[in-house]
Amino acid sequence: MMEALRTRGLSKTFKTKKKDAGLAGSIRAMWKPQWEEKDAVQSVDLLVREGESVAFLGPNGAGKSTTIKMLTGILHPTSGEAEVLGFVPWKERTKLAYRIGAVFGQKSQLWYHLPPVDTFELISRMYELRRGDYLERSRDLIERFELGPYMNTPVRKLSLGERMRCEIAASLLHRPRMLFLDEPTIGLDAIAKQRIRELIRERNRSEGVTVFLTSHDAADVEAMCTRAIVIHHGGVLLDEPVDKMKREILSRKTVSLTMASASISLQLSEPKFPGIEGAEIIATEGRTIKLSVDLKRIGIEEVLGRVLGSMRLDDVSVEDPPLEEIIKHIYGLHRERLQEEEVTI
Ligand SMILES: Nc1ncnc2c1ncn2[C@@H]1O[C@H](COP(=O)(O)OP(=O)(O)OP(=O)(O)O)[C@@H](O)[C@H]1O
Repeated sequence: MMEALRTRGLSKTFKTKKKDAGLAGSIRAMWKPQWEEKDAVQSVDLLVREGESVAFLGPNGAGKSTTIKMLTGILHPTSGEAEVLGFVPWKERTKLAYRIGAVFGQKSQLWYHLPPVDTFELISRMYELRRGDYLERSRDLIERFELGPYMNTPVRKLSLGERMRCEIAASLLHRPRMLFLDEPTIGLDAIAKQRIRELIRERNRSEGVTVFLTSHDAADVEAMCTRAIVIHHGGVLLDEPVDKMKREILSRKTVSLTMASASISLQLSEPKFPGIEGAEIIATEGRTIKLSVDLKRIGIEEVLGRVLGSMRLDDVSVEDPPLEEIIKHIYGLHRERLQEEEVTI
């Protein structure tokens, strides 16, 4: 398979002016600026082949967005190399733009006051699409993404889910070979998320579009990606098939227990609560305790049975762990290997 993306030692250090609080601080910073350096991305090596669908994961501040900005040519790296579809992104940004699509969940590329139909037209001019091609392509995308009812409504009046569908369709108008998606489902409700996931997966399968996405939602990764790359403090920590990662996810559940008020003191005075092998406390908030249960060691029924035997509860919920938890768990699992390789996390 052809290479879609390769980086070697890709790094970005941000230099920012340090400023103390208040007016005096601002004046001091202007008079005698002190610089602070922040290593956002540290020596990232990546190889993605055409047609792959890759999740690029890591906790807040791990450097995911900064990496995507370098790969799409928005930011210049401090050091290192990258090639995306044969182009050096920050040197050949325009050429690359004809071949990639980019969607940033937090930032719209649609004109806020215009209906999507006008933005689609503008995009077709920007990319110099042939009229016939453009009309056929936009008709196809409008149908697949079910955008018909919204095409003439100003974007500002659309729901977030409708807008995101328009965003992704707009990013596909010029038939990009690769799609960068930075948190494409952020803020959406469950149904809207599901639709976005199906649409992206379908583009990957039917058109072979290479997908590179970041998300904080484990279900996004499961639904859209076959491979997961986890970065931490910039460097690549883990790179493995999502199936393998899923086995980790499926072997753990998060159980939230909301206690009847009379039981609170019991919980707080017993740090090892509930003293069950295979269940550990990951958070407490008011009367609610969150447990991470390792299903390889203990069943949910047994945990609940033992909890109910010792206290009164108002509410219980059982969920898949949030992605941040899974990643933390992965860090734990890999700590030994990392120490052997003398990598600190
Ligand atoms: N323009 C900038 N100037 C200075 N520091 C920056 C800038 N952009 C990002 N950073 C810092 O670089 C680090 C990495 O940020 P980045 O946005 O790439 O992380 P992320 O993995 O995408 O996080 P999140 O999941 O929260 O979006 C953070 O500590 C951030 O504060």
